[in-house]
Amino acid sequence: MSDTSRAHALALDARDPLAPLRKRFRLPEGVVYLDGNSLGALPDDVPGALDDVVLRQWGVDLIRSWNDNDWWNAPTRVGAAIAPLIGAAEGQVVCGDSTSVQLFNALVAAVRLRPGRSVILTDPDTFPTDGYLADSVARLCGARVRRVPAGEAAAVLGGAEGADVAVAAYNHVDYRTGELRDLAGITRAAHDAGALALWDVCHTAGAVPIDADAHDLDFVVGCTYKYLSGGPGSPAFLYVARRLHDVFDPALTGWHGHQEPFAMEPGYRPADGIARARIGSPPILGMLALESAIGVFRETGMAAIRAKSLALTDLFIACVDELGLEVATPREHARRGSQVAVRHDEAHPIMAALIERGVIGDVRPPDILRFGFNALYVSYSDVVDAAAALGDVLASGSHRDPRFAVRATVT
Ligand SMILES: Cc1ncc(COP(=O)(O)O)c(C=O)c1O
Ligand SMILES: Nc1c(O)cccc1C(=O)C[C@H](N)C(=O)O
Repeated sequence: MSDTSRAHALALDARDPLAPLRKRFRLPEGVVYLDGNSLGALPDDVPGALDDVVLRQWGVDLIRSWNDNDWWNAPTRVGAAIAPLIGAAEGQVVCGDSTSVQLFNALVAAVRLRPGRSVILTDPDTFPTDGYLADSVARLCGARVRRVPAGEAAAVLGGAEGADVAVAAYNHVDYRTGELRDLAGITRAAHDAGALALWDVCHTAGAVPIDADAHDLDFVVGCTYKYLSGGPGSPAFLYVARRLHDVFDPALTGWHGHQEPFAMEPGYRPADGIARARIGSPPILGMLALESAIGVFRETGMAAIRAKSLALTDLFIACVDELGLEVATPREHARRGSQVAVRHDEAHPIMAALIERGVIGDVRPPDILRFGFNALYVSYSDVVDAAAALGDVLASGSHRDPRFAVRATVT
């Protein structure tokens, strides 16, 4: 039996090695923020960094900033800062554009790398943008999408159909249930079948070690506005394994990925290495905000973050069990990301009532309450306070107030 008392949570906070990092984020007084799996909290370093980028670099240095403030190399420089967080050696990660754009670019490249194969293997429950893009890329490339749940992907890859799969494209974590997928097993099965593996790590980057090199992943795409706290719409990243650099033929051959961009040649000649995955002008404001946001990761490591994240989610699951609610997230550590999903028919009004009390999570259809735990700024006392608020809402029936019957938010 786990101790879910507030006294125990406070004792855990007192000996938490990551606790000092909480002050590196600006969290409003009285809020328990459990939606960092959708939009990370504001890092304390970001406003000052943005101020400098806007007022000095843009306002004073103007166009000279591309050289003098090294704006030009920001996509590869910020990519290099993200690399250790996903277990990638240098020179394989580029930052820029949205997750959707990076997914598109990588999917087309993967299909092009396996001529004669016509299947994009993906999950029926993949995050919607991934599924929509797989369908579009299939139409564009004369391929077809085969939707197979992650748990069955290795078997399909190992069977007769495997020989026709160009790429297996899966989410590392199910955005609804928080289930962590078998990244190593699916990747191995894809490679044994002669296919490539593309992982969407939006829900694990900065929360769960990914070990891209160790697992021989081919392509990895992730957003930076969740656990990396890069800010709303901050640019995504793309990892392309070094062994593919010379043959990587991206769909989006923008001029920033050219061998000599300022030669202004009429024809495209790809840059060497990961710079080939650059596209057009990068969103400098967002990228430099992200660069300052991820500075905090230099003060800890992914193993410590993962250990605390599992302890936080263990504690929350124990609290939810005591409330007699259904936990949709797997209990085994090896199958759990950094969120806990709770099933309830009244998920939406319950979350609305919680948010009114200062406990911020979100909901996903049809009946999932999601609570995300960023180990850098969520405390053990936050966990028990959130669970207590959930218990109070249910016991009092406050979520049945007609105000909460209306879907008030877009997220
Ligand atoms: C797994 C996953 N992929 C992609 C996205 C979003 O893509 P984009 O950043 O292009 O909106 C999200 C979240 O919005 C996500 O959870
Ligand atoms: N990317 C988002 C956005 O642009 C608006 C609102 C929410 C989001 C999210 O990140 C949603 C999130 N990926 C999810 O797992 O549902």
